[in-house]
Amino acid sequence: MIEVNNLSGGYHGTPIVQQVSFSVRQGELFGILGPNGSGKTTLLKMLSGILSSQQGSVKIKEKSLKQYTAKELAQVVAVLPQILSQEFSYTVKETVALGRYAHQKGLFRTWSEDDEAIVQRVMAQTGVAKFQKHSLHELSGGEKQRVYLAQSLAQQPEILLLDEPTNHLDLSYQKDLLDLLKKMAKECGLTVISIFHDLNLAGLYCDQLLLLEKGKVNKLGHPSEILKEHRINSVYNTNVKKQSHPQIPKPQMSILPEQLQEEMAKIKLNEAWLSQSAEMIRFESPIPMRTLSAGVIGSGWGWHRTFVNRHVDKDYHYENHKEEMGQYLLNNGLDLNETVGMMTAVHLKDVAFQLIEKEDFSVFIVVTAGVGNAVDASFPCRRMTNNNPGTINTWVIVNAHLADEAFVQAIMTATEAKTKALFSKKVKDPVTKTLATGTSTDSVLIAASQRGVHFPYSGTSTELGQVIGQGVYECTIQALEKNRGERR
Ligand SMILES: Nc1ncnc2c1ncn2[C@@H]1O[C@H](COP(=O)(O)OP(=O)(O)OP(=O)(O)O)[C@@H](O)[C@H]1O
Repeated sequence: MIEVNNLSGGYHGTPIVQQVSFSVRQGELFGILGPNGSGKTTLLKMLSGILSSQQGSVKIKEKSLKQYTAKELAQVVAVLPQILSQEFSYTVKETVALGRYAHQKGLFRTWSEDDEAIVQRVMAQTGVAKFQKHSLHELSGGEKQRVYLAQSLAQQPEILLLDEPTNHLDLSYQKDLLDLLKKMAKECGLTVISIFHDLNLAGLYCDQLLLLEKGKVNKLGHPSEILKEHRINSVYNTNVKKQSHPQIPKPQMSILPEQLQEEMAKIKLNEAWLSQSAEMIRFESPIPMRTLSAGVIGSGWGWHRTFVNRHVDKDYHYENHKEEMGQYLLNNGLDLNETVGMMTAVHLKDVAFQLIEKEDFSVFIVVTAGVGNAVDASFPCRRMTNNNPGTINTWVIVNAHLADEAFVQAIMTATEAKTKALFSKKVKDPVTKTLATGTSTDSVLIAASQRGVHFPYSGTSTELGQVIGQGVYECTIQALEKNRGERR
């Protein structure tokens, strides 16, 4: 649809954009990224013919841009500019109707039924139909942005060029606008080329990205190739972290405020942060910790300050136990956004915990263990509803900075150590009579302060893994012995 070859251009003979080449297929959403002053708008101006090139070529539908008359070009390409502060006092509908200009024929440019239908349709699509009689002055920045989008769409272009289209839009209209563009690209074959400052939106919606650096192409490709931590940090001269979107396989970048980095001074794990009653064991950290857990509340990845292991009666049964647990925590003055909550029928006096302090990191392990519902994971068989409640709840709280791999390996290491403890205590699956590997309701929490020394891994060959393995093993043995009355 568009082919750009070795394009250079700028102002007053000075090249701003230099030797840029790329091609965009029909129906593609193509994003242009780059820091302020990197030449994005200059490139867009050259694509729309507002600024002539100094070198290279732009071909639109296999015809050189230079061979198009202004009217021919307007029938193919529409431009949504950045909003200007001054507008004429047109009404919304009049402004949108200007988009039909390139398609009107004859000396008197009569307004046809088709023109009216198209204008009404695009006003409805962009959510501005309700303002159609209002003067443009009366609208907010975001509303004006949508009116100009409607004007561009009224032009019924094959190619739409946009300079930061989400600039004035609130979150919901950003999504609506990009959803609409994506839909038009997919269903009507509209080709969209847009400048983005928001890397995450660009990553979510674009098929291809062009990253400009000082007027030149730094990289052209799929969003996952462009949105790499090291690349963005080097081109934008900043410090962003990349993580995956929680629901779809798309990269997301987060900025890290300088002040917060300074505030993230080291902390010292303290046993006094653990409190205990017959009803709950509670660990309260003065800072939010990054967590990965299978808690009833706060499961998966998160940042949490309070960890609760709540004692429930062995007959505890609620249809919606998450809701009941949430209500219980709220009644105890806890914030559900900051809390990981687990349950156990084990008496909480039988808890075992251990603080292990090493030179540059520390680990606090807390275990409650009941094995009435012990299970041999290698032995599949039908199990009746559990009449012998148990559960081994294991918390591993690390004062260090863990990579994602280290979180996952900490779960593996803790699980292996727990299983070894069950073997040592010869705990058996009451159904299969074979050695048990865990119970049917075990839960685990890995928490890390994300301060101080960085651990990329925590498998059993690492110092951290060895501390976790030994600590979980010893605490599980101790908790089991207490639970069986073998120890006080
Ligand atoms: N009309 C102009 N005359 C002279 N120089 C200009 C003109 N417009 C832009 N420039 C210069 O060209 C360079 C690139 O500007 P451009 O607007 O293309 O950058 P951009 O990547 O779109 O930046 P931003 O993210 O800030 O919008 C800048 O150094 C700018 O000062």
